[in-house]
Amino acid sequence: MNSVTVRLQSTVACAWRLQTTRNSRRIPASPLHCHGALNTDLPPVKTNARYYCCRMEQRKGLLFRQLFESSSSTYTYLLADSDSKEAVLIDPVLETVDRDIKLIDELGLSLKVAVNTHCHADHITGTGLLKKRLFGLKSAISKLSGATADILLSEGDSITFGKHCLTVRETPGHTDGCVTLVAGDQSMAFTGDALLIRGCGRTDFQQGCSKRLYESVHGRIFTLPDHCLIYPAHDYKGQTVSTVEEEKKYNPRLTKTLEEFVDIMNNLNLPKPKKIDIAVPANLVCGLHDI
Ligand SMILES: N[C@@H](CCC(=O)N[C@@H](CSS)C(=O)NCC(=O)O)C(=O)O
Repeated sequence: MNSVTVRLQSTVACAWRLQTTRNSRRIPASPLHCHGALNTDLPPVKTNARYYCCRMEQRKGLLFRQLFESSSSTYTYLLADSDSKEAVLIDPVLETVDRDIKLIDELGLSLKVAVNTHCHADHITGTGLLKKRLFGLKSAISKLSGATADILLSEGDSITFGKHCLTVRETPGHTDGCVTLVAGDQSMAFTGDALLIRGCGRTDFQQGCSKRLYESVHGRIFTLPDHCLIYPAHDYKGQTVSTVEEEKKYNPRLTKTLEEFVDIMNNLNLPKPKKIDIAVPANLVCGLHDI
């Protein structure tokens, strides 16, 4: 099969993927592009449509920053389209709002959406304060979280920024409203507290359920491509990123059977997060409670 044939097949595959997402909600209204046009400057593509889209996306420019808040060991992720400058911030933390706004300003970005992967129990989200300081910013969280926000997300929704997008996969178990945000080309997944690197979110408070968490991770995250990068909401050991393949092989909890997993989760005996009693009520109202 020659390279032109492969490229045409890839383009058809991209067009098909666009059709399948046509009926799902896209937020905001800007169109989701899958870079269907052929670019004859590219070297021959030897892989499938998904790799083709990924390569095109990288070349078209996705700005990406992993940011850390040390008191809660939380990762905040900034993603932006380098051409349009539209940006999305995932899991901002109250304590690091100044840092995040400075970076957004320095990079000349326009922050469209601040999205929380769930109603966090260990820190107060920065979303509410960011909304007060950045005109036009919209907050987003899962509808199933029970929290208030401008955008209530459901399975299959897409958050678009320029030509890029994040698609919502509901991954309950740590809480009812946990979602994983998957990049349009499935090269990256922001798993919140559902899947941590060599770990997972605890299931002993809020609406925690270890069986649901196991099913979410196996059914909605481990079904992503092996090369998909895993970016969690926390890490307590200095790790920054993993892949689906690595977690399927080496995650000490999720490589076990469901029964073994439930037993592990029932015996974690972790102390309660120190801020849980202020963080949960605050995060149910976008972090604006009492500030
Ligand atoms: N010590 C921290 C809380 C640590 C903690 O419980 N982390 C959660 C995610 S934040 S609710 C978790 O699920 N951990 C899983 C694990 O195996 O560690 C604090 O006091 O805030």
